[in-house]
Amino acid sequence: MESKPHCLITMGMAGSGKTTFVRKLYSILKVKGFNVYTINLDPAIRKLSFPANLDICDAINFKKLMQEYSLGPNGAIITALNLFATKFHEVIDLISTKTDIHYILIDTPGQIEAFSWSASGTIITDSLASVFPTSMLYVVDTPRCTNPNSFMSNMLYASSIYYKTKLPIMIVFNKTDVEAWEFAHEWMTDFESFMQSIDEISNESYLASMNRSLALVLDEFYNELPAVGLSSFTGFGFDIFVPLLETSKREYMNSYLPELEAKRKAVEEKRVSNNLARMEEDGEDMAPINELLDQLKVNDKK
Ligand SMILES: Nc1nc2c(ncn2[C@@H]2O[C@H](COP(=O)(O)OP(=O)(O)OP(=O)(O)O)[C@@H](O)[C@H]2O)c(=O)[nH]1
Repeated sequence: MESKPHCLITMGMAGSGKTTFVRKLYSILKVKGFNVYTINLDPAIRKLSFPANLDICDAINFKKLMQEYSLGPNGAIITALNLFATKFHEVIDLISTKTDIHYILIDTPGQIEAFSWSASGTIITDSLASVFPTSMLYVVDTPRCTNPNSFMSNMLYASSIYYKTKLPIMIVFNKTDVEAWEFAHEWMTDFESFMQSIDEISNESYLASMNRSLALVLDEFYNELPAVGLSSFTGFGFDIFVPLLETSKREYMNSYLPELEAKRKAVEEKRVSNNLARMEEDGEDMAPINELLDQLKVNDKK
């Protein structure tokens, strides 16, 4: 697993800069001599700004899908992802045949919930994470995040993606050429500072009070998530971000993979014991099978 390509799934709110970030990361990794495989999973993208090895738009005609099935844009994105997910095992097989890839970069739709909370998003993410070391990259529009309400919405999304997928996640504060990201890091790690900022903008509103409560509950979920500030325009911060990918891959190897293997083993054991129970019920002679199982156990110990 360690030698397999590191899969990076980019997510984030609409307009946070996911596609621009993928393009920049792609070119930086290429300059560093890595082989990168890129996948676009946004069926509604008008013009792809990075070279995609695999593009959902090649498989599904988004406009035709909307017209033929009278779907709105969000419905069509979900339907396109559902259709693509049914064939995703072929994508995995295809990438698995390539032995010289270091990174798989994936761009997802702007409508974040279309991927993060849909069955197809879960199927695609789980399929990738069961074969390749996989990390989530949550891209944040830093200038928009100066508002504590937007900041909290992003933390809510990032934490829920982290706890839903259980995959390592990194928060990428993008567009730092417009707004420095240190305030956001301080809010993430210093609860009091965030509370003070809410008080400064609005003390009374219902939203402010909801965000205070959310911070109280969520603070311990997001304060330790790794975060980095960068600009997908200028390339600032990528020198810090790229080495952190190794840490993220190690987290996958040390925490996600053992859990995945334990789950696989439990499923396998359950299947074997169900099959044995069925054979016993059918009155089959179990002696040769038990003998074979004992032999396998002896070989296992060797
Ligand atoms: N100043 C600045 N603008 C950026 C940066 N990254 C992206 N943008 C701009 O932000 C806007 C949105 O960028 P996209 O890359 O299309 O964002 P996205 O998240 O992929 O968008 P959707 O997929 O439509 O949600 C564009 O106008 C970009 O030029 C950055 O680092 N700095």
